[in-house]
Amino acid sequence: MKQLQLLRHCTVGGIRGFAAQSGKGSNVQSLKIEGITDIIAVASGKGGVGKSTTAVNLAVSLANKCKLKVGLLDADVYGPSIPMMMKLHGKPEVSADKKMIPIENYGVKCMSIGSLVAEGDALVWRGPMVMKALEQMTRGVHWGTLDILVVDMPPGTGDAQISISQRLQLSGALIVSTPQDVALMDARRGVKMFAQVNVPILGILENMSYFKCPKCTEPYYIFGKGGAQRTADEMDMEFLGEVPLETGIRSGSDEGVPVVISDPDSFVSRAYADVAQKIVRKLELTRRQNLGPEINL
Ligand SMILES: Nc1ncnc2c1ncn2[C@@H]1O[C@H](COP(=O)(O)OP(=O)(O)OP(=O)(O)O)[C@@H](O)[C@H]1O
Repeated sequence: MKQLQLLRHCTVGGIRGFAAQSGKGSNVQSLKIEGITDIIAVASGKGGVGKSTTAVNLAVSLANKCKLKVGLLDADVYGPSIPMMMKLHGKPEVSADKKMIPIENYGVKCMSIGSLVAEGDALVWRGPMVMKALEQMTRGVHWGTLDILVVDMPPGTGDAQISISQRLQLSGALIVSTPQDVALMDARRGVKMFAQVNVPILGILENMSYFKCPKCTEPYYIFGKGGAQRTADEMDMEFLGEVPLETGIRSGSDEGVPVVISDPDSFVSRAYADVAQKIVRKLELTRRQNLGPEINL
């Protein structure tokens, strides 16, 4: 039944039953979460390129279009914005066994690392604090059974990002960039960082690729458009598509109603659904490659 649903909505086969392979051989302590098939990172080299916006719209698309069980973990220690973007109110409840219960909205179970900090307090994370918080966000949460946990990473390529990638045993990472050279340069750094910790790149998405005002017939092309496609070609990664700069995306984020919910049949919502579909397909392929050739007995 599950497979049929996936075939219908995402045109790929079932994705259950395989272990994530990244981080294999490393001696870093894993925070693998029982019951979660794949953990994927949404990352960017540069801040402000639309990483959290992508994580939200991707997670909601995976849940609603692909009919998967999806979780969203806000690990952006520098600026957790998932609670606002997903309209999550209050703190997560704590169960009798002292584990936190994710807050669910739009069919996605959400947890934000920001909920560990009192509202209004400065977000000052030092050394092992990030890892302690990550442990609470993984082992200390009743995630239940999930097909995919989408992780909104902190922007950049420092120690925190490397440790999070290793500890979570990611199945793959999606890189978000705007078309500008400065953003793409940092996106390349991101790709290299994930290669260092043996995390497969699922592809790169060009966000704010061009501008199309609601009343214009022709889009306004932003200087450098297509840069992510060229970067993908040069670095031998999949180009996942382009999402234009649209006021509906920004207002949806601010109001806590992702555009894939408020306007599910719009051009941008279809673009996010397409990315979700590509991600599911890529995870399936990665898994098959990791399994090696089939043995017929
Ligand atoms: N395609 C888009 N069209 C219009 N606005 C967008 C688009 N993508 C993102 N934005 C807006 O840009 C701002 C930054 O986006 P977002 O918070 O997702 O970036 P980010 O990369 O996660 O930032 P950081 O990690 O540095 O906090 C937000 O106000 C968001 O609504």
